[in-house]
Amino acid sequence: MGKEKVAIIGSGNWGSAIAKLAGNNVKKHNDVFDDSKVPIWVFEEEYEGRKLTEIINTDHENKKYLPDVKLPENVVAIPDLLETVKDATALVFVMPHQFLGKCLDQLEGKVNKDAKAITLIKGVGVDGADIHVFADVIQDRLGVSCSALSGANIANEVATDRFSETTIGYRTEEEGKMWQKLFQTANFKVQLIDDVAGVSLCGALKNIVAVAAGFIDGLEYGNNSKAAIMRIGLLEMKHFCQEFFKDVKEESFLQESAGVADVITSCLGGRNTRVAKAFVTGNKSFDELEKEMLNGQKLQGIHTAKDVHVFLKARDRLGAYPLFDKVYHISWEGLPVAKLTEGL
Ligand SMILES: NC(=O)c1ccc[n+]([C@@H]2O[C@H](COP(=O)([O-])OP(=O)(O)OC[C@H]3O[C@@H](n4cnc5c(N)ncnc54)[C@H](O)[C@@H]3O)[C@@H](O)[C@H]2O)c1
Ligand SMILES: O=P(O)(O)OC[C@H](O)CO
Repeated sequence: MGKEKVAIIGSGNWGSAIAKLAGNNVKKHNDVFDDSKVPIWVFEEEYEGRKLTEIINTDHENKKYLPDVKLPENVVAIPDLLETVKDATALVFVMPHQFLGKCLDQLEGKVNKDAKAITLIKGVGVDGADIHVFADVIQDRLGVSCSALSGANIANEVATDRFSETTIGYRTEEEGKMWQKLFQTANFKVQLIDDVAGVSLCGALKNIVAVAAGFIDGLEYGNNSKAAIMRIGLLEMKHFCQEFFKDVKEESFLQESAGVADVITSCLGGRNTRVAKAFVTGNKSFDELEKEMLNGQKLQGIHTAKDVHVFLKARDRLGAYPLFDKVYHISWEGLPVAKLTEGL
């Protein structure tokens, strides 16, 4: 069997951080991976008067989305999606979930049939009473086996080599080990578990909890309240998974980075929490705050709250998830934020 050719699809804050790890690891494991080039798809835009692809390929830094972090020189930015995945056998999906659908429209029927994929995207696909994790969506649309990676992973901390852990929910153990080689470093520990759905759902649902934690910060309710929100949020996450995805493993919530640890890190310092706090204190819409505070990076939590609301409403189960429901109503329907804890 030939060496795996990696392609990274997405080049935001997390996409760029993961490109750094992958670019270095293909050299370290060049018995497994082709180390000559790691193509990364860049949604082309101008930044400080230059094309972002040109900046990345010349300065070896994504100055817009991950400034001050050098990328290995084998990470090559490409503006054309199909050119990025040409010949690739190991596809890494890492873009804000809002853009996955359009990307799959372009890729359908165009990727190597022997390829494997992994998604690092945090979100869920909802269509009325149907819900799907993105690993299944990618697998079904592209006809390739797709695993999922998620964990307590603030991108800037991982990119600057501060000790972190993550979880891969694998499709097959062999694939899990291959992905582990691509991402693990001395300071980025990758655990493996046979639970694609559990890992994916933890990553998606914790973003709703992180928005609630930001509301608590904005209200200045203090640490007891925030801890309570994390606890209630984790229980709603677990309850949701066990109600709608029968095979998820309890370890994914309680023992893996993807579960409890990601709830903690996101609620302490993630973008969703920071922007939700500003929503309470700043009297501005989430759209305005995203633009002002995140320099092109994208919020996921309020959109996942809406997706989950649509799904739970269609299933007539809103009452069983009061925290998720409150986050939706505060974010999208003008419910006063002080109502967050009422009835929890
Ligand atoms: N940033 C983190 O700390 C972090 C950590 C773990 C997981 N994640 C997850 O990884 C995923 C990707 O997050 P990120 O931080 O890399 O992205 P990001 O929030 O930095 O988003 C910006 C990216 O979106 C792209 N983009 C903007 N408009 C677009 C369009 N119309 N079509 C396609 N792409 C467009 C930009 O080019 C840029 O690459 C998300 O699901 C996120 O929840 C993020
Ligand atoms: O900054 P957030 O809120 O998008 O969270 C980032 C990561 O998902 C934390 O693990």
